[in-house]
Amino acid sequence: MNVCLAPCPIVFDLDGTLIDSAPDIHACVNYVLEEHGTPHLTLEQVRAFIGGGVDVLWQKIIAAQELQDDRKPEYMAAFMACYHDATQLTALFPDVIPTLETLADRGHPLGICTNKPLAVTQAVLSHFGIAHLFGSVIGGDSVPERKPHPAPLRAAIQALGADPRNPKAIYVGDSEFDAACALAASVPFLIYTKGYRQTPIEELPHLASFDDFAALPAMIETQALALSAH
Ligand SMILES: O=C(O)COP(=O)(O)O
Ligand SMILES: [Mg+2]
Repeated sequence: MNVCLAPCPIVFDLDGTLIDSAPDIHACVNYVLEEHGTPHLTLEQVRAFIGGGVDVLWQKIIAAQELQDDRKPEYMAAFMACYHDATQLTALFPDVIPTLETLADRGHPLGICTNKPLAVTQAVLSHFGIAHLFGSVIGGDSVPERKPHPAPLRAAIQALGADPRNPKAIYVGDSEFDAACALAASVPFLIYTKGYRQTPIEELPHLASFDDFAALPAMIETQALALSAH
């Protein structure tokens, strides 16, 4: 039987991994563009810009729409006024809640490491009633660095009571930012294939991939067993 011998800290990315938040981000982006008399972006365009946090999102929008770079703080402030509690169009990916509950019941400490601002992250976790499942939540403004820098992931692991330099933790994410962050932090990385990744999966460093959250607990136990054997 696949039983994890020791509790293994498991840290999750948020946008494109646990939640499909692109429709809310898209709506807030277009609200700001409309206010500034600029053409809208499609959902697909905005989805492709998610992963690096709000600052990177607006860098990409400004480049795509040929907007004035020096107005970025203004765009971002207007965006945050819409985005700070945006949950209406956001959905959990299928089977996320039972999977998180299974992992928590098995004793794995769970954390979040996202580039989404912390206040928005907390609003989303409360909205879906899953905040209590996470022992650590690191947002895009919780530490000075953002993914792909390893510092936020290390902070999330450390806040779960584990040694941040101990690779006996697992990171679960969806994007180029997550894969590079996990690699830099020397943390094994599992990638969800239905998120916002733009790069072919075989080009991203990862231990294993999954397209169904129902399959994740068994995959985690296998990886956690392998980790605890080292
Ligand atoms: O807000 C973003 O751009 C990315 O958020 P994520 O790190 O949860 O994918
Ligand atoms: Mg993501």
